[in-house]
Amino acid sequence: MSEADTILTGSNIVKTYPQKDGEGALTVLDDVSLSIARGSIVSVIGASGSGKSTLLHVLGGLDKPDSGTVSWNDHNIYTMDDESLAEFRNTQLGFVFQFHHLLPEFTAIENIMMPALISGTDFSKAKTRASELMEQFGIPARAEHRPTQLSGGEQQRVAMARALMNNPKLILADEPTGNLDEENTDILLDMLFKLRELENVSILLITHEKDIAKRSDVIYQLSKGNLHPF
Ligand SMILES: Nc1ncnc2c1ncn2[C@@H]1O[C@H](COP(=O)(O)OP(=O)(O)OP(=O)(O)O)[C@@H](O)[C@H]1O
Repeated sequence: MSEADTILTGSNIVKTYPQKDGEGALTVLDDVSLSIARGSIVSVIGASGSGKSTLLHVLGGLDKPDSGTVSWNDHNIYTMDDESLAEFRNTQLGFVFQFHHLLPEFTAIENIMMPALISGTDFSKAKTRASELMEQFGIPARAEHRPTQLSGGEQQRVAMARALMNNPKLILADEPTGNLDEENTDILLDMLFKLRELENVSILLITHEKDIAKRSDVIYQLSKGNLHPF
């Protein structure tokens, strides 16, 4: 794969955590390398505790690796200062987690608009984009509801719309349906997988369910600190 076809590359990533009992460090990622092709949907599967979330955090600029690099368009993101890295995450990436992390004191549409307002987008422009996303996700009637007034499925759709607010190039989704029933899981996954066409994004999906991963272009398995094609 040439650099031009690659949106994000993790190379030789090592990540350890100190252990409480002082018995040395726990090596969670042990020389992991992974490239995400532009426009592709990549899944990472693995058992609980295998390091999937850790990998997503490292690739998404949320947690610096002990060694190795994460390159975005050929630029190591961890050479940026904290402010530039935060701006990079807010404008180029969209995160969806298992729990929605919506702000309870704001309405659904305000939550969706938040990333745009943080990056200085004009209010009315942000509102128009947020309304379009709510339409796209089938929840236009929920705009003025607060998160507690929404169902679990609706909350995740709002979280997904928020992730798309700034037209990110890459969505990083960590067990986005882990907290949903079967019906809402299907609805959310259908929406997620359609985003490649609708929003022109690449997707990195973390899941422990092989059936979900099978819908992606490439599947990797994380096991004992190593990543292998599945
Ligand atoms: N901040 C931390 N400090 C110490 N250990 C951590 C920390 N974060 C994660 N770990 C440990 O690292 C390992 C990998 O955790 P991680 O959450 O990445 O796994 P996972 O594959 O996403 O698990 P799950 O599927 O259960 O969410 C686990 O053993 C976990 O206890």
